[in-house]
Amino acid sequence: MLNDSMGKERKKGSQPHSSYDSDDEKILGPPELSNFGVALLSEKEKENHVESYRRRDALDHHSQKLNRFGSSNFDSSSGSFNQQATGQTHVSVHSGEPSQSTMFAYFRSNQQPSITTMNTNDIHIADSSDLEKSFRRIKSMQQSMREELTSRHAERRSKRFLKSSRMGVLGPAKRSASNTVAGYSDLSAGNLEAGQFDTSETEPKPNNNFDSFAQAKSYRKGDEALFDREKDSNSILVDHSLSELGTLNPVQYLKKYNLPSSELPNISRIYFEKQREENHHIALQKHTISREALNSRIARSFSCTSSLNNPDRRETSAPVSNPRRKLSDTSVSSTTKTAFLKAASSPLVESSLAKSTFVEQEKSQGVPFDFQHSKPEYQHTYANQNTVKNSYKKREALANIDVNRNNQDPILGTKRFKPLENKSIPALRLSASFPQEINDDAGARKTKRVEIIEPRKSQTQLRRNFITVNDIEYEKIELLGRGGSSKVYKVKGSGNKVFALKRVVFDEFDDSSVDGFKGEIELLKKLENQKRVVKLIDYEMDHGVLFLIMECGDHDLSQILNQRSDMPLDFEFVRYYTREMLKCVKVVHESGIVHSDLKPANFVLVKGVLKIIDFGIANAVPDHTVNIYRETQIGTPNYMAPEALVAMNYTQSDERKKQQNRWKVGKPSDIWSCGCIVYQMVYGRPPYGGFQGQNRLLAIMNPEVKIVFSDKISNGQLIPRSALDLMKACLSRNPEKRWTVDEALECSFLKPVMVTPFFIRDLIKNAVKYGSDQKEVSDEKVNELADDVLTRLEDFRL
Ligand SMILES: Nc1ncnc2c1ncn2[C@@H]1O[C@H](COP(=O)(O)OP(=O)(O)OP(=O)(O)O)[C@@H](O)[C@H]1O
Repeated sequence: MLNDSMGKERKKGSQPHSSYDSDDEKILGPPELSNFGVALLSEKEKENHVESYRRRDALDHHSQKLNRFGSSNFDSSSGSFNQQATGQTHVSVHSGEPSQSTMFAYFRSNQQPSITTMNTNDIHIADSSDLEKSFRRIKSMQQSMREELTSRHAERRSKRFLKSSRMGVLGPAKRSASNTVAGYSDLSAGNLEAGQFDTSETEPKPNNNFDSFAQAKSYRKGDEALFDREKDSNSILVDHSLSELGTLNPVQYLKKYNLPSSELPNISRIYFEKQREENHHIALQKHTISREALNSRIARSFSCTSSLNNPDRRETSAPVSNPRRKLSDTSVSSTTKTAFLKAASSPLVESSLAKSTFVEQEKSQGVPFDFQHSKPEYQHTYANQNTVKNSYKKREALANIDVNRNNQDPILGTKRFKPLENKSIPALRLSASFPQEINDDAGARKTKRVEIIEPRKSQTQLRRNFITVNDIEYEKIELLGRGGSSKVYKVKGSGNKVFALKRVVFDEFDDSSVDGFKGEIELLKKLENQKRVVKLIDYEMDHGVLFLIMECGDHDLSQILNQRSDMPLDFEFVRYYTREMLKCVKVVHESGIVHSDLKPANFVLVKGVLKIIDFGIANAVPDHTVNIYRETQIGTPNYMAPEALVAMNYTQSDERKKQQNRWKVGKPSDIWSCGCIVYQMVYGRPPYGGFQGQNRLLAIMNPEVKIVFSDKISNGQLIPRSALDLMKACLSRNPEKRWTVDEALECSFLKPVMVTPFFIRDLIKNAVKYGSDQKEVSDEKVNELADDVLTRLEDFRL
């Protein structure tokens, strides 16, 4: 009954010891002495219970069976038994069976009740001198055991790195080293309190010891014979190989073999040594198995390495909530164990093993000092934190594993790892060939290679990139620009020389267009030796498409102006490009050609030299004429001169009616266009750029709409008078009053005079001296002197 009640009590307790018992607790805990055995180790008990043992001895003689209950009241403080249940005293009696006593005792120190069940048949009481001796030896043994337990428990905790999931089920460790020692001390003091042997506290297996009694019946014959022999000879030799001592505690052993109690210390010492060895062995086994379990997880993780790189999935890979496999010796099948051992010896997981060992060590070092003494819930929290921390470290170890190692792993070798990059395996090749199996250098296994196959270009696609002009092939590089009816490409010709290829598509049956492009070609050919005109290399007309191969420029002036649009105005820049532009126009005009469509986009920089392109609407001007008349109005309105926009009406005869809509263009028209470009460089937009659409054309044609020449720009920067003069002279409405290209090039803005302070001082001194000698200086004389000075300035080359 009592056993049953205790069993129920245990079931009610929070610590299920049987099936869910922690391996840690079972394997690494203190030796499994019965409560009574523990009590025997008590120093205090030695003092307090000598007499009681004697009495119990007497009682034990009457005990015949294990499960018979005896009733006796035992006063632990006085060492006496009361046969009556007093209730008020320190002892209470439960049942009347003499063979087994349940003692309710009170610690003298704290008066907490403790309950234990003992079988009085287990006790053999020797005489007092023997007991005195025994207890002294036990005392010394107890001291050494405390020290040993302390160190062992510290070691045990340091190695318990995989306990987190188990803790979720079992809660924190039940016995810390200090508690264990203290528990033994308390128990050994004979303070067998009610509740102290509750299964949730201290020693977990009082009943197991009773089970041991049952098991003791199966002791080996040889051991029995040995002890019989020794008993007979009254010379008890303790055999260190006592096999039953593991299942029987020392007292049980004494009882079973009717040994004198004086042998209790010897047997206890052997018992503890045996326990220690066993525990050590089991702990080693457990550690190995834990590592193997980790290795198996590593092996599994290879199949889902992608999850390692996903921080969100990191935690899911640790099966914290899953019931853990019991890592006892029997829980791992021999097959699995062999597999684990093989995996552990695999070079593939070597590095991770080393890392995991390091993690263990690190963790043990990282456990705060108070961990072992802290409250269970804190231990639990700490363990969980460490689990997370360790899971990261393990993944780090996994991440560092070289999955491309060429070793054929006995366990993992069957898994296919996609090779990323391997010294022994050539890197991925870009190839147009079909995928094929390639033997790696080691020749150990064939690996399917992933090959990137470039899509084959069709002949048409390939041909599109090449243009043949007069049997010379040019490869397109990039599009440079577009015109009204053309596209201009940067192309690569023979010898990798770069050219500009202008491709013009026109209506074959539009004679005027054909004639127009023929005219452009002729003009370009005429100007082919001019440095300021883009050079025509070759040309071909083929099926209504005209190809012009020209020297290639880098940027046109339009792109350059756009690039500088948000930069401060720099008159040196304006001066330089105005001069460059006029030099191009000078070449064209000197060749008797009117361009008619000058605009920034028609000037390109070829290796730093500005050149003029596109003579599409240019016309050769007979030497004796100033203007030519066009029948079509082509040009860019922003830069077109007013006279080019005003139609000349001939109404004199029908013959001349055909010539009604004709526009007068000449060299001054190109100067107007140049004036517009300079105006744009200074003010940011052409003179009539503020007008939109048709209004712009009307404004240009309307003499009442005057061009505004502000002497400063929007940011207040003053515009040099010489620049203003140039612009005004080029943008005169009257073509006859406009400067020629030569006059423009000779203007003060484009030919500034540079002087030094020294020169000015000298000039003034000379002028005063000259004036003091002369009674009167005429204007002619002043001009003559000025010209002389300017001439000398050029000689000075300031
Ligand atoms: N030889 C060249 N080097 C560099 N770029 C060029 C060359 N020829 C033309 N370009 C670029 O191509 C663009 C268009 O040139 P193109 O002279 O054909 O224009 P367009 O005068 O508008 O054409 P179209 O007169 O046929 O209407 C130019 O603005 C220029 O940027």
